[in-house]
Amino acid sequence: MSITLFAATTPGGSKSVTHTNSAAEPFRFPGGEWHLRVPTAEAPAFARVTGCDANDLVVLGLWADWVHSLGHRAVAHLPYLPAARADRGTPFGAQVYANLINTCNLDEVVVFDPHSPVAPSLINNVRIVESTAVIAERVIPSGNYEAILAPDAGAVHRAQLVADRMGLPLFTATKSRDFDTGKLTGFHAPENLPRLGRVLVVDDICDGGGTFMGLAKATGLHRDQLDLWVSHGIFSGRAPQLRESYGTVFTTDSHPGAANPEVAAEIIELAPYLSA
Ligand SMILES: O=P(O)(O)OC[C@H]1O[C@H](OP(=O)(O)OP(=O)(O)O)[C@H](O)[C@@H]1O
Repeated sequence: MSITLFAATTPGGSKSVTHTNSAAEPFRFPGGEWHLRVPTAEAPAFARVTGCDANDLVVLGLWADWVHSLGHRAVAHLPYLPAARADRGTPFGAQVYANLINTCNLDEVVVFDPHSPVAPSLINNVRIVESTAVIAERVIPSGNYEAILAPDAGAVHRAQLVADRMGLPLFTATKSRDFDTGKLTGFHAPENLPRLGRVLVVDDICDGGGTFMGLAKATGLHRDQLDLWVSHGIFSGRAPQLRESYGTVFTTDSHPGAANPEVAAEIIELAPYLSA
């Protein structure tokens, strides 16, 4: 499970509120159903779900029900919006997951850099946090980059926001993927990429890493010249091979896969960026 429940406390009677782990405890009945053992005196703060385990969404619904019974707002951070990539086709995964999330009756759902506008548009009371500030504050300053590179058309919007904020040129590559099989075909790097200096590739998700290995090869750049930012590190399958093509891989703690030790990504904590 990857759900964490937080309580609001005011240590020593101070006016500033801090967040600590809630004493509420999810458990399963012998029949398999989830339930929540709730504390008698606690002010709930928010819930955080990382990754996409559907069990967490059931616990989230139980938590929200309890929170509402106390007269509080139920706020959930779901930085990795489940099925955001399933934004077309049948079955329509983004809609099915949105239905599950909406069933929790949340007052605010905070998501980080969703794959496209489709999935968040299906979620009630959603607030989107873009990746721009995190990249600008935590990645760019130490990298001495000459340019930002978007791996495909779908990544251009988020990469453009970063390039504009940092005053760096944006380059765009292209790739093709068969949506039904997931197979990647054909990478084309822009021809006028800087041959000296360093380039930061910016995208939303790294799954098996095929996009980024194909892209690195197409650019012809050495790993000392290429770093990678992905907002969500699933890092499945051959993703550890990214080390051969990228000097540093940056990601966030939005998905448990980010901690894959063979990828050894630099993981940036999202908590400070998700709170309103
Ligand atoms: O690590 P990988 O396995 O290569 O997957 C990562 C890529 O997949 C997603 O795009 P996708 O190809 O699904 O884009 P699309 O929605 O535009 O088809 C994502 O935006 C990355 O570009």
